[in-house]
Amino acid sequence: MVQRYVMSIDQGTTSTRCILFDARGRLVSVAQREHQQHFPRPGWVEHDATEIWRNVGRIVPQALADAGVEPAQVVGLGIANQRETTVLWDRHSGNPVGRAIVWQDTRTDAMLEQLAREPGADRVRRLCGLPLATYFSAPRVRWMLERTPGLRERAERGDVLFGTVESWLIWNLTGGPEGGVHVTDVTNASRTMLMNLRTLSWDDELLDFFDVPRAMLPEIRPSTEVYGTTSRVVPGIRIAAALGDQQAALFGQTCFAPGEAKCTYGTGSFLLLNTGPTPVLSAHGMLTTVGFKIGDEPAVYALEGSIAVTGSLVQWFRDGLELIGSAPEIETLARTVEDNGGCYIVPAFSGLFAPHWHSEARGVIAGLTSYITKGHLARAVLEATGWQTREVVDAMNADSGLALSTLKVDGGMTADNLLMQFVADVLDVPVVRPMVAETVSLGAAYAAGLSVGYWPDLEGLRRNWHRAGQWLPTMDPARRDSEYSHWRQAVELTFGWMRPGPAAAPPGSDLVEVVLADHRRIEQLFRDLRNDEADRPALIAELSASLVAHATATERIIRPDETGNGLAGELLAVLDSGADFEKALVSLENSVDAHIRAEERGLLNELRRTLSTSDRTGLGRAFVAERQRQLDLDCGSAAHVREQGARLRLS
Ligand SMILES: Nc1ncnc2c1ncn2[C@@H]1O[C@H](COP(=O)(O)OP(=O)(O)O)[C@@H](O)[C@H]1O
Ligand SMILES: O=P(O)(O)OC[C@H](O)CO
Repeated sequence: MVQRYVMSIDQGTTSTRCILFDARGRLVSVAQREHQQHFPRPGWVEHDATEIWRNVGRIVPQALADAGVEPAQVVGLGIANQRETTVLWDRHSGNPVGRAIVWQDTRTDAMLEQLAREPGADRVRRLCGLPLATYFSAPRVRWMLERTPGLRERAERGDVLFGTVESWLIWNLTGGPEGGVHVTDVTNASRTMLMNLRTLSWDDELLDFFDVPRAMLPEIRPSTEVYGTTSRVVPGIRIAAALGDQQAALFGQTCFAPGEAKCTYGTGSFLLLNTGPTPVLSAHGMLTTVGFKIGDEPAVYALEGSIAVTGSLVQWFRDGLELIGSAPEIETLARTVEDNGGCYIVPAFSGLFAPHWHSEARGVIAGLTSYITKGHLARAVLEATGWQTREVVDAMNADSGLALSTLKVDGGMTADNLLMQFVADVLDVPVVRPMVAETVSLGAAYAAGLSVGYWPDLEGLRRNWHRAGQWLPTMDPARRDSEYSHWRQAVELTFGWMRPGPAAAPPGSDLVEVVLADHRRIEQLFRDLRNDEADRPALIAELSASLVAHATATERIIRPDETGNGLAGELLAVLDSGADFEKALVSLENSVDAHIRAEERGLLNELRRTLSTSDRTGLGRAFVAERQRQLDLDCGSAAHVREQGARLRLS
């Protein structure tokens, strides 16, 4: 009998892989090619979409030839791809418009700051599940349309097309200018900021907000479906699935049920938790995203903690600092010392992603003394990945109300035993790795195989999952806590670097002045609310957001152990605004007033006395950044206040 295989293409940030799998999910052949990373300016990261397409043209025939497999033996192709990376191309020539702008690129930072102040900004996250951040595609499309003369008109006519990389590849594989199919799958579409998470279609309000013409967008389709048949590279293969690479890894790790999670350690690292058929909005900096959608079945959603820089920090250590010759050498070098020697590296190269979402942050090496050697730096590089995972897991646990009990891992960095042990240690849970480390490719193959009936159901796929490695926590809890608190201190140093004190910090970044300005604004809001002609709902929304953002920033930046008066109950009574609204408002105002007076007499005088000017400036920036982060998270909504409950304190 003729053997049949499934093919996957994993188009990643650094390379593209084509893998053939057999019916038991075993790897039959692999072909891979790296593509060039372009860094034309600080914070800018670009790829040449034509180079990526050319690489696909080489690795697909090579994977077939290496395995001695004919195209007719391939039942289907599944594509997984780096997400959010934005390609614009001419429908008639097939040529890309400039280079693709990569997910790590921060050039849209200033534009986003501007957009955050525009009407409708507060609705974006509820519609698409994502915060306004440089990470996603829509701001990049707008950036390109604004900066290339005549491009908007061509896009409006449908002469210029937009796609993330899977769209670009599917369009090319199915004929390009000669009848190429212009589609995307729901998981990739959920990373653009243009798709409504609930309807799974392009959303007019979001298109308006980002000023992106509908004519340039691909059609949104399920993750498993035959989109078309290849007519180029190797003709005659059905393209049967597409998924963003992190969703593909979720699928490859067989996290099919709610509550199942995985973390993929590559260029960046991405923790995804399956939350089932309803989107869950995060109150702790996680993204809400589509996990997968099998044919006509309802979509399965996920919460995601995205970390921008993990493996790429190792690459920087290798290529930028030239302290090692290859990535695995980082482990050898790190083992030359006992510990980090007091040194921490926070790699905010693209700002900080989850759970912080500080686009303006930039990296730091903290705790340097003359004792530090390159061995300590190597440890700090690996530990940065561990601590960033810990921050994301803490946030995920807080969102889901459950404590993660094991972490399934995959990706290139899981080859590093020292790192995997450190991750188990700082999370205090076992870390397990499956037999097939190429989980992204496997997930894409699983989806394609399901789509064409090569595999009958999810249960069969589950049986293919076998554990190959496990790391159990051994770290002393007291050490874990003290190291974590040093890490968090180092993280705070990165905040506000590119934007010292956003506009909301008059008259400077001094912590005391920032807090006082907040108090005056809050008092003014109460006064405005007494005016009969005021726009009450808008003022209440601003008051609630200001109070919660201020209270949370106070707790996180100034007084972590504070036990003060609960704010949530009184605030909720105002937000619910029933018949007793006036009474509730007076009661809230009295409490807030008492807090303000006490704080200005006590805490603020103490801060003036005890902190140096530079400490006050540093903390002031951190306070403003944390407050902004809370505002971006829609912290004043009744749902958030209810969820925070007793944790929300005023003094
Ligand atoms: N032994 C190792 N220790 C630490 N990092 C490693 C090791 N091997 C590879 N890496 C890192 O893992 C990344 C590659 O993983 P991979 O899963 O192929 O990434 P991607 O899919 O994002 O291209 C690189 O950034 C590399 O620096
Ligand atoms: O290509 P990777 O593995 O670095 O993954 C990139 C992510 O999809 C970015 O969101």
